[in-house]
Amino acid sequence: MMSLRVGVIGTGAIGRDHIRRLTSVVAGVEIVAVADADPELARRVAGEAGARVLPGDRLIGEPDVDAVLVCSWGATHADYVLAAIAAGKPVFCEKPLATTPDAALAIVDAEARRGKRLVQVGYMRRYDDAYRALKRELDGGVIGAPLMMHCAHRNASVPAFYRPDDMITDTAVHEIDMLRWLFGAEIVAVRVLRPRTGGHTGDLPEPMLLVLELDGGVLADVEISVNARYGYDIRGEILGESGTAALGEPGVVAVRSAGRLAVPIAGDWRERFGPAYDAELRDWAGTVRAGQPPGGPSCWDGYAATSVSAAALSSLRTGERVVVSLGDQPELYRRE
Ligand SMILES: NC(=O)c1ccc[n+]([C@@H]2O[C@H](COP(=O)([O-])OP(=O)(O)OC[C@H]3O[C@@H](n4cnc5c(N)ncnc54)[C@H](O)[C@@H]3O)[C@@H](O)[C@H]2O)c1
Ligand SMILES: O[C@H]1[C@H](O)[C@@H](O)[C@H](O)[C@@H](O)[C@H]1O
Repeated sequence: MMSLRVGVIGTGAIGRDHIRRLTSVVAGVEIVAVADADPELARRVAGEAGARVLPGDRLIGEPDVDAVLVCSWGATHADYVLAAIAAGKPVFCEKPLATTPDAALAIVDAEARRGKRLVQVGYMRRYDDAYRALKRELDGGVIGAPLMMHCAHRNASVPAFYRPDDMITDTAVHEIDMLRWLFGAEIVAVRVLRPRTGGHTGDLPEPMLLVLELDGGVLADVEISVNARYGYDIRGEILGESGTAALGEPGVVAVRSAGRLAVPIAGDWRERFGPAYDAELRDWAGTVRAGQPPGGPSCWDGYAATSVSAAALSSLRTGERVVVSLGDQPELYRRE
């Protein structure tokens, strides 16, 4: 079978990591073109990948680009994804799908009008072994019907350009997607709370606590801290009617020695979720090469996550509980 020829838009941290993954981990993919707002960076990455540099909008229309990866900044995703749908090309879009519900809904409408799923969104936790094991435990029923989930999402640090809203649109958005997937239910309301300010975190409103209400009555709380310093720490524990199930860490060994229990902590998202990114892109490339619809998060999932983010942003400003309403789900996305 011929290799899948991919064009990559955005050659920053995750763009370069995905290019490495698509060329050295996933079989049958070739990077033929790259684009970045920073031309010097694009040239360097293109040189390393043996690809050519093009402006992002042109790259999508090139006849030898079979599929597109969008890894630029969040606010720029929607236009590229719409252009890919208009060109009839499969597109993997890093999270978030869009930064406003209207922009995300325009993508849902465009794809639904085309009548064919072309978009997969990069919510990679659905491919993580530890989250999958947690979901199996929950679905297996041993802990009984779920009541609550406690989550924490702690980054060791974030880049200098990171803004207060990013704590929701760029960080908490992972838990928002994960909760919908884990419990198979929409999030219907959200409230954002903040403790006293510790004075240790600069301009960012951290830590932050999101309280999310799921359709069916499960409650989830999510702590977001983005300068935890000690490491990249992702936690989750479900309380059910007859027990609890806690998220583990894939590949982690606990060492007991000299009177101490030592467990390594990941440094960043690359380390914690490396195998999950590998699995999501292997799955995506496999479905695209086979001419099948993508099996991962759809643009309806991307729209739902962006809508909950928008409600959380509004709650961050007012302190009020904000209701989320998604409207009707097009036939194309209905769960079986
Ligand atoms: N799934 C994950 O866990 C994960 C991890 C990291 C990043 N991300 C997502 O990937 C995206 C990129 O994040 P990053 O950490 O690589 O950021 P980054 O700043 O390292 O890279 C982004 C790149 O996009 C380029 N860019 C900006 N606007 C552009 C445009 N209009 N056209 C082309 N290029 C443009 C920038 O010049 C930069 O090189 C974000 O949406 C982020 O949320 C997801
Ligand atoms: O873009 C990154 C990435 O999505 C990570 O998975 C998340 O932990 C960070 O908070 C976010 O800034």
